[in-house]
Amino acid sequence: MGTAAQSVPFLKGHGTENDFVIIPDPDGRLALSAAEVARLCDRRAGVGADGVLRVVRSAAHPEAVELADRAEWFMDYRNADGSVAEMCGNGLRVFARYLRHAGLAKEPEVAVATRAGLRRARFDERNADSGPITVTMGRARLPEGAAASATVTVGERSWPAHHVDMGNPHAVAFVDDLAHAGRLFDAPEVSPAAAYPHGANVEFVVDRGERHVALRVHERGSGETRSCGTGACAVMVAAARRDGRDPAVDGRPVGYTVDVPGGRLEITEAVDGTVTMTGPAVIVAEGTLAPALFGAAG
Ligand SMILES: N[C@@H](CCC[C@H](N)C(=O)O)C(=O)O
Repeated sequence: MGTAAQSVPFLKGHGTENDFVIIPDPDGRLALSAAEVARLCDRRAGVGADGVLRVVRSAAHPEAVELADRAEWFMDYRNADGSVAEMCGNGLRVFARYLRHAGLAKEPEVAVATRAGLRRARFDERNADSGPITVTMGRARLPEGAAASATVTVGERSWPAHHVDMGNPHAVAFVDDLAHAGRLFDAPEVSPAAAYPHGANVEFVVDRGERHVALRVHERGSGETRSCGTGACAVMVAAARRDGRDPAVDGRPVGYTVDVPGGRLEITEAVDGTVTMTGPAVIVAEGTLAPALFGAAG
């Protein structure tokens, strides 16, 4: 955004401990470089977060202008390393919480433009300001043929993985024990790499009970996080198919509870394939970013 940067207001929020720096930029004036995003997300030299949510009017952003008549706001999501991602499920709830907090979403439901298309967030009817938020996550896409499955490897262990696309790419591996994924400092190997030309978020999943699973995740561009909303939805759909449940075939919706290291998400797939996710979203701080965080690295 340039070396002559002024002080920039920000907020910090999280959804099941997947945390974000929120930057209100209604007129789309802050073109954040990858290096600037990475500096903001640095947990020692910056604010610290798994990603950045820039809040831009859809009409002011070239990637969202087509949705401007249906969603006033565009969620410009960036991973902690500065890379751009198509979608962020926990980020979507936190984005909606910010809109509410800032008085920009007064109705029970708000539409949000994302790179994966139009999404909706519905506030809790009894506690719109701090209760759980339900978001629509679109339909899961399960690629067929060679891209349908992959192998995930960590150290000496390998697992078959299911390819689920929630607007962004996921490799879902059912494992016997979440500890088998190790410390996850490095990205798990996913092969064949050609199945994921743009990289993958990798979920490790164990069963907890009837329609109840738990996961750990290594996110593309952010490393291991305490939660991933799109990942939890990918896991829900992969678990349902594994369990022989498909709402389009069965004629009834299916719901799973997905535990993540940072909390719990409730996820449903409707007969038309639309996935919805319910979970918390919290604003924890507001402040001003120092100009030193922007421009050439210091
Ligand atoms: N934490 C997010 C997913 C963020 C994007 C992901 N790292 C990617 O690169 O696709 C979520 O809650 O969905």
